[in-house]
Amino acid sequence: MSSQGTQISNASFDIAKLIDTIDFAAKKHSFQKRKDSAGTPYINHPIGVAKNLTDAGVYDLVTIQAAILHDTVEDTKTTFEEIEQKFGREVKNIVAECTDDKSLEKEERQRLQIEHTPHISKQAKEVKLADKLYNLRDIMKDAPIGWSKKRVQEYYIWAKKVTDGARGINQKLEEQLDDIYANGVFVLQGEEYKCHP
Ligand SMILES: Nc1nc2c(ncn2[C@@H]2O[C@H](COP(=O)(O)OP(=O)(O)O)[C@@H](OP(=O)(O)OP(=O)(O)O)[C@H]2O)c(=O)[nH]1
Ligand SMILES: [Mn+2]
Repeated sequence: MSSQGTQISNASFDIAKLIDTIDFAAKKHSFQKRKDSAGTPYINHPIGVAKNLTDAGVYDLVTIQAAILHDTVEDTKTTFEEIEQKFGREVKNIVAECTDDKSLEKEERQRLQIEHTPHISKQAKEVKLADKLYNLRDIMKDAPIGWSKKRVQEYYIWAKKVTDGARGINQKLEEQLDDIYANGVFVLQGEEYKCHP
């Protein structure tokens, strides 16, 4: 086969893997919706997290696959074994680094994210930054139903503590997050508030 043929074949293989990953996540999240008033399909979130990464220059396939799968174990019946068997150990490890233990109390889960993030892999840090970026923007567009001003602002304060532990690996993601922490606003019942008081 010509060298061009080999390149096309490698690219085709990567595209097939990517589509397989999106298909898997879409099926796993198919009964879930986001917490916004529009009832957005949940899969919009993992796809958007992956897009935050490619927009920031991250094209590593394993990282993109992990971004697409990052909430499957935490929020659906998917197991780490299933992910490892289908997508390999590298993808599974990144997903595991981004998965909260939902059997713990929320405050403990939040504390552990702050504590663990500085020690996770570079790829997991990238997914974490892209995940928080997506969620922070989502709240600015349309906060989850029932969230008060205090709850939104506490989320931003906590998110900053988590993302501060993942600095130094992707300037573009950091800049977008810092802009939100400095200037972001959200609207609640017609009133505009600063995200990060
Ligand atoms: N902003 C926003 N978030 C929504 C929405 N629908 C679902 N979520 C998910 O809810 C989580 C944030 O809500 P919380 O109340 O703080 O967390 P919890 O569901 O884990 O208890 C995020 O989980 P996560 O992605 O695992 O991230 P993390 O916040 O745990 O890091 C986010 O993806 C929505 O409409 N807007
Ligand atoms: Mn997420």
